[in-house]
Amino acid sequence: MKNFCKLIAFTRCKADTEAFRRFNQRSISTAFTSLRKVQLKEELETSEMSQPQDQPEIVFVTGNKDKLREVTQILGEGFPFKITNQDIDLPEYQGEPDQVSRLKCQSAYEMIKRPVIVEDTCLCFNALGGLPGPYIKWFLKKIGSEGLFKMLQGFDDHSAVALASFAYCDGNVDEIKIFKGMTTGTIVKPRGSQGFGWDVCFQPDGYDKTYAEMSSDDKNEISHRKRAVEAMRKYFCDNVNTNNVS
Ligand SMILES: O=c1nc[nH]c2c1ncn2[C@H]1C[C@H](O)[C@@H](COP(=O)(O)OP(=O)(O)OP(=O)(O)O)O1
Ligand SMILES: [Mg+2]
Repeated sequence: MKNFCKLIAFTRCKADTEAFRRFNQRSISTAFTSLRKVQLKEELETSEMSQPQDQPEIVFVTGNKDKLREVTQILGEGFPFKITNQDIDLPEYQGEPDQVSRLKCQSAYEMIKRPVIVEDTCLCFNALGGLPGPYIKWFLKKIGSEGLFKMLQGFDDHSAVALASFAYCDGNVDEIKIFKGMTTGTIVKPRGSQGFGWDVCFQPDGYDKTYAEMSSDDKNEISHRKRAVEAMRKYFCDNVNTNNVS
């Protein structure tokens, strides 16, 4: 049986080689074009996050693949809209978390002109009156998770709040809806290898593991993002007539 399979594979390979030899330059380029079309179709299908096709669509605008992965995992099947993704690096605004999410959503809507959601994540240190908060991205980029831990060494209070704020715009930029989720915790010396961003130095209250020492399922059970997504799910399930969107 094994030899028979080998023979079939060899014959197919040989046949392919013969067929390939017969290609002239034009057939090769046609073959590449078809291949690219198939690839583009596959990319589109993956970006549609394999949800049913007949649902109205909301575009999640984020340039962060890890956020997208977590939101997809948390949403699972029970959401009345098809969520697609546009990978756009939106401006990083200044201000209070709600204001930052609102501005980000407005700018996403202006680019896409279709119903959109965005999410902004803050990591707020209580000893620093809530900073870095929405500026955590730059702190992380410049000093890393070890630096975040060291920043609090001069303080007794190492407590922090992880905050996710989703903002949804259905077309009316004066009526952007915000959905928030928070998880309280402590900033610790980096530990763990799962997750992303500052997961290594955030240990949620009631756990002896950092986010980065948890499986993604465990993080998704208790995370700031999970709580915000659940608030958003509740709003869409309770209030929105799916015929009005898209
Ligand atoms: O669950 C998380 N666990 C650890 N780190 C996290 C998490 N969620 C966001 N992060 C990081 C990514 C970025 O360094 C900063 C938030 O900045 P933020 O502007 O919201 O995200 P981003 O610019 O990466 O993506 P986006 O295109 O959606 O704005 O915290
Ligand atoms: Mg950002």
